[in-house]
Amino acid sequence: MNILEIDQLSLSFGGVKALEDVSLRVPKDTITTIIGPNGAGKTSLFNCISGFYKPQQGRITYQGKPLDGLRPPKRAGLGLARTFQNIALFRGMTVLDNIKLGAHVHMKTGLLGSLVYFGRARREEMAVREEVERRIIDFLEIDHIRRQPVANLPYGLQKRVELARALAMKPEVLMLDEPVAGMNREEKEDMARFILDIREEWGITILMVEHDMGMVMDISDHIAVLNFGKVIAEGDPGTVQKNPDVIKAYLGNSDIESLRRKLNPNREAA
Ligand SMILES: Nc1ncnc2c1ncn2[C@@H]1O[C@H](COP(=O)(O)OP(=O)(O)OP(=O)(O)O)[C@@H](O)[C@H]1O
Repeated sequence: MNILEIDQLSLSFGGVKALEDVSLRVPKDTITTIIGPNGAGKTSLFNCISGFYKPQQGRITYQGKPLDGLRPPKRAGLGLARTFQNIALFRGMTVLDNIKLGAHVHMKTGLLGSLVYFGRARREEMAVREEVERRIIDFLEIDHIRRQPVANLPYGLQKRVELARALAMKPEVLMLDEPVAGMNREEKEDMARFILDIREEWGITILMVEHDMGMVMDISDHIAVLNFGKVIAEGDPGTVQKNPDVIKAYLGNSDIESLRRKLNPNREAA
């Protein structure tokens, strides 16, 4: 079953076609990754799915229902959580407070809501939230830094806090925009393990944009390749890395040997 379906999506900025007739399936319980050279349209596609960009054409269906017209917070509330290419945390706030903000998408808001929603039900909800936050903090091994301001943390830990906040949104689909960009090898390995565990232990479908081919080929079940706003290949890692169109798309900014290594991490290890 596909938890997310994108059909014939097109998005232009003036004369620039960021996405052209893009169709993509995200099967439930998979790690699906979108790859492609710089400027291929990956972030634009993410922005259309999370509702920040409005495509001129096409349809996005989530759990069998169209997302048309829904604003980003509404989509997040339905279970589409997201992290960003550049860390988007409140740097002056503590780790715990940043994580608590993630749960906010599910809070009842507004005066009327607050008036009718109090007492036992609210206390019960708070207890559930605290339990979820505790579980996330334990899982991501960030208990020791939970009272620290985010700004003081090394980059790899900040990325982990961003992941924690997205998990606090209780997502069905977790969208990760370049989760290991700028990380050292150890941080990347930790993040790859967390992503695999989120799929396995938490039953959350992962949709990821990532440039690190080693990690992409290692952990993805399904890969879609974008180039100049179009999907040029789709399939499992083995199929995609042999596809001549994919090799050609990456040739623009690589020599053939480093390209082969990029697309085939096992060969690099050998
Ligand atoms: N807000 C915007 N206004 C104008 N043009 C945009 C905007 N967002 C994206 N574009 C253009 O759309 C195209 C696709 O950009 P996008 O950022 O989606 O690519 P990408 O694959 O995510 O690239 P990268 O790997 O470098 O992050 C590019 O030509 C980009 O300049």
